Amino acid sequence: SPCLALGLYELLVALPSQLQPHVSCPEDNTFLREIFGERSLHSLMKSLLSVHDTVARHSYDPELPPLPDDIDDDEDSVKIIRLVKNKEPLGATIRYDEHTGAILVARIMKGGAADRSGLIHVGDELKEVNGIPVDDKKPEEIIRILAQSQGAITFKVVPGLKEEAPSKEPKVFMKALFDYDPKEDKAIPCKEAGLAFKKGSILQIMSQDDATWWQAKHEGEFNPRAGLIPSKQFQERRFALRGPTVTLPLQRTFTGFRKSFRLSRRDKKTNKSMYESKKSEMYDMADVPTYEEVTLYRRQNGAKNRLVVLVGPTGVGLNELKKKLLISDPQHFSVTIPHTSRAKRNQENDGVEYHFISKHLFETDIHNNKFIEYGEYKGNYYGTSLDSIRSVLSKNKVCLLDVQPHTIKHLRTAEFKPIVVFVKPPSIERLRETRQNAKITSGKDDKGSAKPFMEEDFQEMVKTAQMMESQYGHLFEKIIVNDDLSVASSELQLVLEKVENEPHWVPVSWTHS
Ligand SMILES: Nc1ncnc2c1ncn2[C@@H]1O[C@H](COP(=O)(O)OP(=O)(O)OP(=O)(O)O)[C@@H](O)[C@H]1O
Repeated sequence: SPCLALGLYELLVALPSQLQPHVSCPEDNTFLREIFGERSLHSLMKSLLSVHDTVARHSYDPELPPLPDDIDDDEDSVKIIRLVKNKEPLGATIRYDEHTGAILVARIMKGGAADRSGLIHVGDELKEVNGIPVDDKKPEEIIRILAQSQGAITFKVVPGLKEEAPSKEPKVFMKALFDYDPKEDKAIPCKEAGLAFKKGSILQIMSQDDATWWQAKHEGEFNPRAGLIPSKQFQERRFALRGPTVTLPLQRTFTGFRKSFRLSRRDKKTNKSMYESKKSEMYDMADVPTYEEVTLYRRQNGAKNRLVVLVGPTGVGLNELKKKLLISDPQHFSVTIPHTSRAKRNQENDGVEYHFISKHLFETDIHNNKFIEYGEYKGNYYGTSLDSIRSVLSKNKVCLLDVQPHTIKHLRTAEFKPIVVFVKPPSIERLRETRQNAKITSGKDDKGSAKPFMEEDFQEMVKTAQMMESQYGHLFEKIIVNDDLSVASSELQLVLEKVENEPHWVPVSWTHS
């Protein structure tokens, strides 16, 4: 306390006279006298103690000047604010309001001096700066006054009506589509200010004022200070410079239709895929995975179900998982009925196993983009139409669809709002153990070609899964490892229940129709 400090000082001053003559050695006595009598020690002590007092009295806080006595009644909402400005800019912008002629605070930079003070808000009307009225000044002149001021600046403001103005700014959330570690980033101006995140993280974007470095924080995390992240444009540019990381041979391993087409995938002799997707599987460089603006979406009762898209390497067990769901609740889950141009067999019914259509009509439908996927096998077309998905959804059922991963982007529309689940194989060791009785099964159209998995099938499955994940991983909402089938199946069921009942982050474009 100040009193204590004063007391200490007095004690020090009095010390030399207190030294007792009976101190045995006279030299020591003289020495101590000199030390305590030293003027510089006194002044040092005095200033030290005065600093102590200042701190104790909190007198380093900005002090409000006394309010003028001549305030009108209608001026009682005026606020006098004193900020101490050093070299750092104030972190606020002003604008001239054309209607009222007022000078208003237009923007407060996140974490800047004005923001940290908590005293100035967007929408406040600026009346005076350092006692100079601003009503007759242009914003440029005011900025000049501010730039020239150092130390304490006094503002007279009329607080804006909407005190909560900043929170009224639309909140922007982005889903990160890549992993980011500022420590590894050579370009970031300050690594300590960076914000690390993982693919799939939801980030609240606090500022996009800078074209290169945005300010963001993790959604739902209480942390008032935003961190720097690369802006979308900057990340896209960097990604483009890095060049395509995707190797084309990978595409071959993706080919072949899944059994939703009731086709086998491999030629027994050559072990090559027998069908090539007709849609381009080229990696689309426009889809650089950076950020995607998202918003919380909760399916309303009675609204259409979201499309469930399953992807995974062939043989991983998509069919098996679909079957389990269909059996568990046939009223709730359903699958699409594919189209084919092949002739109907006796025991088949149109619209049950397939929609049977002519080759000509099939080609017309291809031309009109009616198929989300299609292919040719032994001179016949097979395909899944968009309408077959719509038909399931219109019955208020959950549509389970397995597609090749390059198809996902065509399904990501407000209409389907797909939830994309990647089914991943377990380790090779676990594949060997769990798939001992499994067969690379084939459909009715390719009679009796089921064969046990070979070591190379496992290897290819694992390799393909890795490539799918690295190329399309940013589109997967959920990854399920199909080790034990019933575990994987209940996990999938749980995910789908959550999608139906809980809010999820979806692209903003899906929510405004
Ligand atoms: N978790 C599992 N444990 C053991 N066997 C499994 C498991 N999952 C699937 N299988 C078996 O593996 C084989 C292939 O499964 P399934 O036909 O479901 O794969 P798929 O992903 O649909 O393949 P396709 O590419 O043919 O569509 C089947 O014999 C199936 O019973």
